[in-house]
Amino acid sequence: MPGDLSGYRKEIDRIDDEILRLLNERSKSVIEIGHIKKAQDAAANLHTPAREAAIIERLVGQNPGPFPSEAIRPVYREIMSASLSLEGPQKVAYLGPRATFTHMACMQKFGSSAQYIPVHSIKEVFNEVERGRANFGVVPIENTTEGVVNHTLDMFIDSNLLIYGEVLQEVSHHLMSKSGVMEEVKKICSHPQAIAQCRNWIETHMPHVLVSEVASTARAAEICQEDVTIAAIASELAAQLYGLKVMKARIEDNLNNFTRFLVLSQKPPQRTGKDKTSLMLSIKDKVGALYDLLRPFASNGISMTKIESRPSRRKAWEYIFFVDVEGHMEEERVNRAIEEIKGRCLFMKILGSYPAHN
Ligand SMILES: C=C(O[C@@H]1C=C(C(=O)O)C=C[C@H]1O)C(=O)O
Repeated sequence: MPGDLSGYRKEIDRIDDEILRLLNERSKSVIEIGHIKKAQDAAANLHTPAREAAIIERLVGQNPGPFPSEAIRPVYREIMSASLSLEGPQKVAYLGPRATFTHMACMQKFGSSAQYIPVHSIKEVFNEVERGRANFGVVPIENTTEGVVNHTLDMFIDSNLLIYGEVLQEVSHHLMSKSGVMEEVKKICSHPQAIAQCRNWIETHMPHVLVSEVASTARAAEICQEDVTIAAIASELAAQLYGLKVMKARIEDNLNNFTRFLVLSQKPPQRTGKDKTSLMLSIKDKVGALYDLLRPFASNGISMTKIESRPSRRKAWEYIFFVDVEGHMEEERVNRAIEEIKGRCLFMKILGSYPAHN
């Protein structure tokens, strides 16, 4: 009945007024905390992922419903992103272009109020953060199907930046167009990698449509804006940013495709109790040297979650190892293992202790 509707809408308006009042109240406290952080260290990172994760975890844990618990994270992600922007822009450099999975990983971590700086290469992301033009940088480090991003590993050899956090982003491709009408599509555009990842779907469902490679999935989305006969294979974010309609979601052949990204910063994050530590080290070329070198982790009860090797580029057959372990470098057992290992290798660099993705 219309009467009922207006009664509930009135109630919703009243609640929204209250939510808005509370959001402003909350913002005032965020501003105060920002002042305190800046008074302690003028160049402090205001963004504190550990605190943000704790807030979300606490709320999800006590949510009585019916508001869906999965929605708490994105809602709070935006509330915290917007509040933080009151303290000045949080500048985040990432491997562009816009609307790629790196951009999506950035949004997941920093929300839409951060100031994003898309750059053309992984090296430029490091540069922006090293020169202080960005507070944070976001780069891909490994993908479940493509493996490790060697270029990112190599950058750590000469850079003094620290790992501030990690983000896991699902790589999921969608078919989209301006009108959203499948029958109108005569051509599909995308980046060669995205096309390759959706090959089976295209051959099964649209075998007679022309497939054209372009420089990026974002470029494909841009082209679609002008022509309803062109569809793009791109991210959900691309559909949003370029005003396109998703005709078919998740058309990738392998549904378990994730990319892990690293957040870079000049400063370390706070310890959380659920952290991991990344190290880089090199050893003398000797049989059994790697085993001897890594033994202190096992003997101190620390589990190693990853090891990658790269040529050192300094001397033939000399390798650099990238190692991830569970725990924080300030923990006694981690510190002890690191000290023992330090004495056994040619060189070691701690790339950072940071909150493990949850
Ligand atoms: C307010 C703070 O600063 C930032 C804003 C937060 C928020 O809006 O709750 C949480 C963590 C920080 O990223 C804080 O550190 O508590």
